[in-house]
Amino acid sequence: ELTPIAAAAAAAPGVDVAVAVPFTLIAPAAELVPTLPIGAEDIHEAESGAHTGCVSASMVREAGARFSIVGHSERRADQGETSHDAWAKAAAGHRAGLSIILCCGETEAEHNAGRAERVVQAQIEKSVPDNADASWFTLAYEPRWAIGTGRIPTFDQIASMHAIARAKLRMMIGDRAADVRILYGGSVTGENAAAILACDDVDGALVGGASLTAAKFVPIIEAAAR
Ligand SMILES: O=C(CO)COP(=O)(O)O
Repeated sequence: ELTPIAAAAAAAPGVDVAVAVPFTLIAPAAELVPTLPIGAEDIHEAESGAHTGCVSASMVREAGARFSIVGHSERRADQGETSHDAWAKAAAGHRAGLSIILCCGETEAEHNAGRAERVVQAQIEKSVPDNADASWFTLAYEPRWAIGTGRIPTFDQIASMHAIARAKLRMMIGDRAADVRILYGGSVTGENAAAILACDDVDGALVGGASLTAAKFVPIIEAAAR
């Protein structure tokens, strides 16, 4: 599936396309499609040391990864990863020369309780160090209840949450916040991508299920190119 995705990416020069894969697929994917940035879905926060079974930023980099996702909601839910851990991983990745996609987003219960705003603000506050000289990461807003469910927030809600995330970033890192790309993630498809990408403060998409086949992913690349 990666070869047609790489071809579509090459045909969309204004769009940054990248694919994160499981650790075991990084090296073969990077070899198969050298023009398409391949990334890791996670990295460990330590550069070295006794951490049996963990994979460091320099290890994925050596395998051919150019970026890593950190703080994904599934890592938070399954591995108990915190916002603080996510930043430790982001910083380790940055030191190793990886680009970073740092995820945040509220659960369904938090959404229903009207707490989405506060939860995301707190996640950003706990992740991004105050006054960090850090516009080198990409933020992904992924409401957990929209991941893999086919349900998405309204476009107004997406724009509003992105504006809130941007404002919080501005409080943490000042004017550098304007340089941080904020991606929306959660049930992005070829059908809804154009409308989501047109929302204010949405700079891209973090695509899960619809990235698994070229037939579903290429229309999203094309929507981003338009
Ligand atoms: O978690 C996601 C991307 O990291 C989103 O997944 P879906 O696009 O399948 O909802």
